[in-house]
Amino acid sequence: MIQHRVTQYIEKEGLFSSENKILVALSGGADSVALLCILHTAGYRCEAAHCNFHLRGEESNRDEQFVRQLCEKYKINLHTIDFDTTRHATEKHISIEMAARELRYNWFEKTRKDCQADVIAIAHHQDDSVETILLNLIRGTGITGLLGIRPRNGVVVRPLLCINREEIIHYLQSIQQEYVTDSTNLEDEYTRNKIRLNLLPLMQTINPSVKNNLIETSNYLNDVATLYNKYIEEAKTKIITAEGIRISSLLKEPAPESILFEMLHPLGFNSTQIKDIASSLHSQPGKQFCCKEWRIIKDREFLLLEAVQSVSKATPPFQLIREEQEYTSDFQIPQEKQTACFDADKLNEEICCRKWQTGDTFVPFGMKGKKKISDYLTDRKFSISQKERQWVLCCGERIAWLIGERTDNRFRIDETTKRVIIYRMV
Ligand SMILES: Nc1ncnc2c1ncn2[C@@H]1O[C@H](COP(=O)(O)OP(=O)(O)OP(=O)(O)O)[C@@H](O)[C@H]1O
Repeated sequence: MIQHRVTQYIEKEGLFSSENKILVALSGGADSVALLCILHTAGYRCEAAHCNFHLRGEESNRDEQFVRQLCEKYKINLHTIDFDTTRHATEKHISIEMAARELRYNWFEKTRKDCQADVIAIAHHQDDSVETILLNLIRGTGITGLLGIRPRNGVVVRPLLCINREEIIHYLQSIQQEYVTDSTNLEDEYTRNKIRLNLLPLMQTINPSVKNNLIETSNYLNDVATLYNKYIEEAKTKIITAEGIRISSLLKEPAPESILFEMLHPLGFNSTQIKDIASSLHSQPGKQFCCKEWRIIKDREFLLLEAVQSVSKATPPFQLIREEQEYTSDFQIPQEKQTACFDADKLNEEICCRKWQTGDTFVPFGMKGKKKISDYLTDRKFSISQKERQWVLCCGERIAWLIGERTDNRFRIDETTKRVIIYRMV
């Protein structure tokens, strides 16, 4: 029954045919075990790929052992790989989950090519899709986020999106097939679990068919999105110019904010920032503000979003003279703003001078805790152009001096200081 539904779904969505070779992403969990069993029993040519992320000690090796035995049982060729996921995450400054995902999908694609498979089959199912829709909705999303997980993304296919978790477990019980269970709770999984265990059951008390309804709605929205995306692409060609994103043609549109959302969300703007931008469409000419790596300028007839990439490359309009000396009891800390003194032992990483950037923070001398430079300058009533002219002295990744303004507490001179470094603007 389930097998029939899955094969029908594969045909309906045109995911692959009996001619194709399928590389099944096999974690050993119920979903991917069911996927492999269904495809294999239905007569599709399958190979399997398993990643050992070494994140759960012995449990990771247990999973690998399990998938080896499973593939031996069904005489399916298995590809395996070991990843140092934690190192990858640290090196790339990304979450463990992101690192695992990146490693996994890159290696699946390499393996697919090596074994000449046509597609990579992933075992996401209906519940995953429903949870993704709710997760996106909670975080704020555009129409694409409401489509849930789609059955095909290039060579990656998801044949189980027509069935749910309960049906998968029931199927495995009916064929007496075992699977392994993951005991971790990665950060993103934590939110997902909350949706799965708390939110969805609560929604079901209001309407028991909520999951189905969400899937139906997302399928319906998928058709709407196809038309809508065409419209967005057209709108984009009108507004993306050499100087930046120039939003003038949209001023007359009935719902510019939603269109802006579809265009700006993929560039990393969040809904509050997009709202700010949308409201600036009607602001006084001359209004300017910075948002992410963009400068937004309201002109008389249009709003221009200009990428500010060259900031860090520019040369400062001043010179910095550096001196170093012993810290003695008679050392007088200069009071003028053009000079800053630091504990030499604390200023111990590579020094560079650059313009401040959105997101930069520092710990202002005499204040408690970190402060965003942007907020600090705003509090100090700096105008947009004054803000633009502000430079910082960095020690490695940290900001040591908002030049001409304030030093950072972390580099201050104290009773333990042995040597002092003095920077002077000339
Ligand atoms: N260690 C693994 N080895 C092979 N395939 C895996 C592994 N982990 C996950 N997969 C594949 O990915 C599917 C989804 O897994 P899971 O739900 O854990 O990941 P996710 O983070 O929700 O998904 P994704 O990273 O694809 O967005 C599994 O059903 C399986 O097909």
